[in-house]
Amino acid sequence: MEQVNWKIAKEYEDITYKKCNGVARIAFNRPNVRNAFKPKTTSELYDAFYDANEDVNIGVVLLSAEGPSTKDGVWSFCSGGDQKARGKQGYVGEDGYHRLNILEVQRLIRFMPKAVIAVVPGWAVGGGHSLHVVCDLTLASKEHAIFKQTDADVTSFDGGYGSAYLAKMVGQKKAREIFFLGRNYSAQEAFDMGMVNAVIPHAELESTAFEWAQEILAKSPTSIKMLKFAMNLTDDGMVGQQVFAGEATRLAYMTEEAVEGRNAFLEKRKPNFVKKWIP
Ligand SMILES: CC(C)(COP(=O)(O)OP(=O)(O)OC[C@H]1O[C@@H](n2cnc3c(N)ncnc32)[C@H](O)[C@@H]1OP(=O)(O)O)[C@@H](O)C(=O)NCCC(=O)NCCSC(=O)CCC(=O)c1ccccc1C(=O)O
Repeated sequence: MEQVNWKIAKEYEDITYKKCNGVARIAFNRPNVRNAFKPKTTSELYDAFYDANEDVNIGVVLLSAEGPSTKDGVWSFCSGGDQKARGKQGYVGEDGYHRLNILEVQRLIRFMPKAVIAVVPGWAVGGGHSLHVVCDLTLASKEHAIFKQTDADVTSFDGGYGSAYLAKMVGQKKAREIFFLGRNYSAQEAFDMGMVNAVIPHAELESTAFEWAQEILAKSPTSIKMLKFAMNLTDDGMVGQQVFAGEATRLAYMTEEAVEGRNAFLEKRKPNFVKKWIP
């Protein structure tokens, strides 16, 4: 098993952010409130994900959590929006504004051209459950992971990836059960219904996630990116098409044809394309 020599990438208050060997690890760090997120937490998450996205040396991001709780020893991934920070129009930040900015984090995870793996050591609840759903892969602790959707207990509803995309994953009947009944599901049950990729002994969860990341890193970055965007496309409508097509445009820019097009414009002449209409 490879020794993981994490280096702190940036210091935050509500999360930790480390990097090692092509992998970024972003982890919730509010274990005593089951890693509930406040607007500050989501701003920090966004900042870290943005950095990981921009860093050309990073190919895989692990979204994990610190723990366990120092109060009762319970592990958690994330219990969603911090209900103590909840105001009338959203979650109240330190600046007094009411925000719902976890959705911006969801979009960054969804549209970034790198694989994002949810590493679930304990409770994945409410908006925390939605976060694991939007990640590309989910690895869960055999002993401690519990999946639960409490949105309908607290008058919230993630009507995007958290529910509709979940239904594509586990089927309509099961997704409705998860949301309408809000029951607890073990890692094994979540695996059996198709929303978890692997159930891992707790002590090996982080090292296994790192190993999965290394396997992905051995693949072609362009293939991983285009496959992620292709699989997103059908569920993401015109935005999915835009994201996929943007990367197709980048690949086209790399052709001789594109170089000739640009040069002809700059040299104020007609382009001399090599006319190969490859079937
Ligand atoms: C997670 C539990 C099931 C764990 O239960 P248990 O192990 O018995 O622990 P507790 O004793 O309940 O909790 C320990 C401790 O943590 C505090 N805590 C836990 N969760 C939260 C939380 N979400 N907010 C605030 N505090 C929390 C709890 O109060 C205890 O504190 P003590 O001081 O020690 O008493 C259980 O804890 C539980 O059910 N938690 C609540 C889960 C929940 O309802 N989450 C919110 C769901 S709604 C949501 O996440 C919406 C946010 C969102 O994503 C969204 C959706 C749509 C549009 C926009 C947005 C957006 O951007 O926000």
